[in-house]
Order: sequence, then structure tokens, then C-alpha cells
Amino acid sequence: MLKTYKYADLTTAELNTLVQRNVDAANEIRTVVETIIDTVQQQGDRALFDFAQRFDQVQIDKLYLNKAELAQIATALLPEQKTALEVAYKNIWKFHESQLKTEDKVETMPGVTCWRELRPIEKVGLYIPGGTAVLPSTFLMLGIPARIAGCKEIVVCSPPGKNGKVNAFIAYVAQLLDVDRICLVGGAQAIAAMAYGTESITKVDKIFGPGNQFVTKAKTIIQSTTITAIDMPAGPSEVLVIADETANPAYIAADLLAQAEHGIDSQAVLVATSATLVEQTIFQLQKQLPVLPRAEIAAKAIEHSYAVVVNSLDEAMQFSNQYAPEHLILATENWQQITGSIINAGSVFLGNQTPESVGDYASGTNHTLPTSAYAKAYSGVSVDSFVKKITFQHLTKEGIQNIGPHVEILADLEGLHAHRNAVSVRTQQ
Ligand SMILES: NC(=O)c1ccc[n+]([C@@H]2O[C@H](COP(=O)([O-])OP(=O)(O)OC[C@H]3O[C@@H](n4cnc5c(N)ncnc54)[C@H](O)[C@@H]3O)[C@@H](O)[C@H]2O)c1
Ligand SMILES: N[C@H](CO)Cc1c[nH]c[nH+]1
Ligand SMILES: [Zn+2]
Repeated sequence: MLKTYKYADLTTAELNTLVQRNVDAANEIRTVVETIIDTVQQQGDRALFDFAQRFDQVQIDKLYLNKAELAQIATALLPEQKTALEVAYKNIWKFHESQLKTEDKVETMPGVTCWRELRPIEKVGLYIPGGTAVLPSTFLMLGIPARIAGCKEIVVCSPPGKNGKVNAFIAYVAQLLDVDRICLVGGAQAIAAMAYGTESITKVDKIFGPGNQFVTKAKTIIQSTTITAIDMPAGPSEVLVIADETANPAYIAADLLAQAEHGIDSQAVLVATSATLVEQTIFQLQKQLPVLPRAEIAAKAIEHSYAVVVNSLDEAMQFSNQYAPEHLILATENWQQITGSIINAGSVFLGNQTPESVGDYASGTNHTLPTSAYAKAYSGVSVDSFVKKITFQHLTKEGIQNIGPHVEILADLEGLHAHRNAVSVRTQQ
């Protein structure tokens, strides 16, 4: 359990291999996903019915549930379950609302003013995972920023449950978000349907949401084959815990298992300042894992997880930046010493009293985050992800006289005389 490496002994090649995850080297996933996408593009709704039967083992007779049907399903919730969802809703709303900011106008030269204004993306598609676990929390994480941004049309897809419906939690979140319908489509076929449109599903401008390797691969494919943007590659969950002697091994093990139980392709990495701490954590994993209801899944994820022993917290951070984890937990009372050196991470959890699960559900931050080292280049979902920032400029007569001669020279040096002329006709009047 938890293969252990010593950071100082790793060669660069070994390190590069160690930090890789979910590489589809033989294009196995790509091949399956490309076929699914082609089929949806050619057959529309018909393909979605067939794939529900094949991949979700359920025969559905319609592809979506409407508001009235969702309201009926939501009646099954207990009051405390509604309250928990409402608390999460409020915290996520509060944190995301603070991201909507109007920017100042800037006068770059006298008479030349530039600024940016936000406009919501009109049609957005939200993918809510529902394979190994149904995630109503993801619905909150995507629906709330979409609502705050003011997106006009929100298409929601989630795999059908065994009864051919969604569960009561998903239905209640649909009510909280005032969503009209939920499409009963999962996997790569859901992404294809939202990218191309079918008889029942509207084509959207941007697709959001996490998912397994099929969903994530479909997102990366359709972004290059259609005019549909994606939030980011947000695949199988992962966590990296940096721990020193001030950490509690029972907490570390619990945090590692929390991500391991997501799926067999999840990864949980411990970077510890001593081999003893790794041993103590393994002891805790052996104690905590077998009693989990999803022990089988978590055990498989732990099989391809590992620990790295480092000499210092600084060395731990070097490894972490190279790994670029979706979730980074600093299980140390000394976290303030090292937060400044975090370069690559999706979301960070500070100290020994901050479990990653709070960010998954209710602290307020978004849990849709880049995985597989994409945290090197992408941020997690936020209100920004649902808007476009359009730039504006306005010139007065003084402005064109001030900037015009410089633009004329720049146009000349690129040999673009019509560009120069568009300025000259104004300055020479
Ligand atoms: N990065 C993030 O922000 C984030 C957030 C939440 C969840 N997640 C991850 O999302 C994932 C959810 O995965 P999931 O499987 O539970 O649900 P999912 O909804 O992503 O996938 C289920 C669908 O996958 C398709 N599928 C399953 N097996 C297939 C096969 N062999 N061939 C083709 N299609 C197949 C089916 O259509 C099924 O409906 C987990 O890996 C979890 O860790 C990531
Ligand atoms: N940990 C997941 C992101 O990788 C989000 C989630 C939803 N529910 C529980 N966890
Ligand atoms: Zn989680």
C-alpha cells in the first residue's frame, strides 16, 4: 500500500513519469469517444436512447425531465437534506458573487480611452456526473456561477439513474437554480449532444463540468472540431497532501481516501517530510479503508497512488508544483511559510482543520478544477468562466491626433497602407 519514493533519489525521467496521470497512450479512450461523437452527430436523439441502454443499462422513453417532473421528484427530500443543499447554495453564491467586478476605464493617452465590459455567454451546457456517484454538488458548482453571470440558456445533462430519472437531490438543485429541464444523457454522448445539438438538446456555446476519462476526452475533442468552448479538462479527482511532523496521520489518510473513493482512476499522493509519517499514514489507511462502503473503488485508486519522502517543506513544494494537483492540502501548522511558493494547484486547503471535502461541498469555492497537471495552465470554474470580457475603445478628436502619427508609422512598417489611411483620413481633415 502506497509505494514510497525518496525525492532526492529520483532522476528527472523518473520524476516526469511519476507525475503523469490518465495518459491515453494507445488512444483507446479516444477511439471509443470518437465513435460515440460521430454516432451522435449522425443519428441525434436516436443515438442518445441507444447509448443510455448500452452504457447506463437503462431504457428511457424520453430524453429529459421537465420542471413539473423535477418538482415531483424533489418532494422526496428530507428537511435536513434541503437545508444542507441550501447552506451550500448560499455559501457558493456568496463567494462567486464577489467575483463579478466592473473594471475601471483607462485613458492610455489624452483622448484615448479603453475598457472592458462583461457579457454572459448566451448558451451554456452543464455536465453533472452520475456514473459511479451522482453529484448534485457539481450542479451547484456550475449552475450558480452560470446564474450569477446571467447566461440566458442553461442546458443540463446527467446520466439517467436505474429508474430512468434523476435523483431527488439533483431535482431539488434544479429547483434552487430555476432550471427548466434536465437531459437524461451521460458520458461522451452528452458532450457530443451539447456540442452538435440534437432534436431534443440545444447546441451550446460552451460546455462545463467534470467527468470520467470518456467525458473529459470528449470535451477536448469537440473543442477542436466544433465552435464550442470548454471550461477545462476536469477529469478523475486527485489530491496531493504535503505533511510534516505537525500533521495528524489519521486526518491525512481520511483526506487521501476522500478523493480515492471517487473512482478507480483517481490518485492520492502524500508528500511527507519523514518516512515515519508515511508509515503512520499507511497504518491509518489500512484501518480506515476496509470499512468504507466504496472500499473496492478506493483500494484500486490507492494501488496507483504513492508517497514521496522529502527533506523539507520547500522540497515538498517543488514536487507539488511539478505534479500540479487538482487539490493541494497543506497538512502542517507551518502552512504560512510555504503558501507563497505555490505555483500550480487547482484549490488549496490550509492547515490541519481544513478537509478537502468542505471545498467539494460547501465552503464556497468551486470544486470543478483542472486535473492531470492542467493546473499548470488552467484555473477552476468561476463566474469568469461564464462571461466574455469585451474590450472597448473610444477616441476623441484630440485622441486621434495624439495616437494617429504613431499608428501611421506602425502600419507603414508592416506594409499595410490601408491601415495607415484609416488614420490619415481623420488626422488630415
Ligand atoms: N476534476 C473535477 O473537478 C471533478 C469534480 C467532480 C468529479 N470529478 C470526477 O468525475 C468523474 C465522474 O465519473 P463517473 O464515471 O462517476 O461519472 P460520469 O458521469 O463522468 O460518467 C458516466 C458515464 O460514462 C460513460 N461510460 C462509462 N463507461 C464507459 C465505457 N466503457 N465506454 C464509453 N462510455 C462509458 C457512460 O455513458 C456513463 O453515463 C470521477 O472520475 C470524478 O473523480 C472530477
Ligand atoms: N472532489 C471532486 C472534485 O474532484 C468534487 C466532489 C463532488 N462531490 C464530492 N466531491
Ligand atoms: Zn470529492
